[in-house]
Amino acid sequence: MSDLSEDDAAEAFEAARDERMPMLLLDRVVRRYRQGADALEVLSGASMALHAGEVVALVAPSGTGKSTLLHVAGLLERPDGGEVYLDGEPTSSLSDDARTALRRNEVGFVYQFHHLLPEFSALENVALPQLIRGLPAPQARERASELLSYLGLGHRLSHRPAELSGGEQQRVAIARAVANAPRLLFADEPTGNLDPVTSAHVFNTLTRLARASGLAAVVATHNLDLAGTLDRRITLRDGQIVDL
Ligand SMILES: Nc1ncnc2c1ncn2[C@@H]1O[C@H](COP(=O)(O)OP(=O)(O)OP(=O)(O)O)[C@@H](O)[C@H]1O
Repeated sequence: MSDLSEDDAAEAFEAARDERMPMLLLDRVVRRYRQGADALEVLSGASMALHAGEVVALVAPSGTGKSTLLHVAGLLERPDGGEVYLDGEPTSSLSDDARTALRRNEVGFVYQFHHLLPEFSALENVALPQLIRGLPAPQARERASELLSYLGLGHRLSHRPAELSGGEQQRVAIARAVANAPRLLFADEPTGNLDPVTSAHVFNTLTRLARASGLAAVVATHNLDLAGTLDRRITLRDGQIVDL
């Protein structure tokens, strides 16, 4: 007879189940945009699984739906069909408020343009999402300082966005995206505005941070060399996700 009690066995079963369960699962997701009488179907049954710790490149031609996919996966947009599961839980039936709370706590976004607040310093920009979440100011500032130092910006804490280079601005935006310790990170052409050398530096910084944090990330990029450094590459073909 086993020494395992029923409770232990149930716990072990749950742990094993969680280990296999993707953090994010897209199941036959459909997304259409309506334009007058016409409907443009951008995602037509897109499916993918993303596990904790995976950093995936999304490489696809312009206009094929990369941003749309990241917005649906990141709970910014609702799909018109299919389901987005987070930790095995369906998200489509959640209220807008519940989705916003989930997104604020679990998801970080980085865009091609940094979208930093111009009147705030680098430190304040990174502290802000934590303050909004209710963290006391000294702790928020301390984490912001640690993150920025980790990203090589310890000497730029009090600079405003206009006083930073393009690569520095993007690194601040990356720090801000992970300030609340999200479990999912979506980056939409995060190096699209940068020169090749800065681009590689920012991209590598982003992936190093993602790996160190153990979060799962999808990075949309047109740069095949940079995409080649990630764990996996996916693309969009006829509205579906396929491995590259
Ligand atoms: N809000 C919208 N209303 C109508 N059509 C839209 C909307 N958003 C996107 N589209 C269309 O959906 C298609 C996919 O757009 P999306 O921005 O997802 O592509 P993308 O692959 O990210 O492109 P890029 O690489 O140029 O940024 C495009 O044809 C676009 O014109």
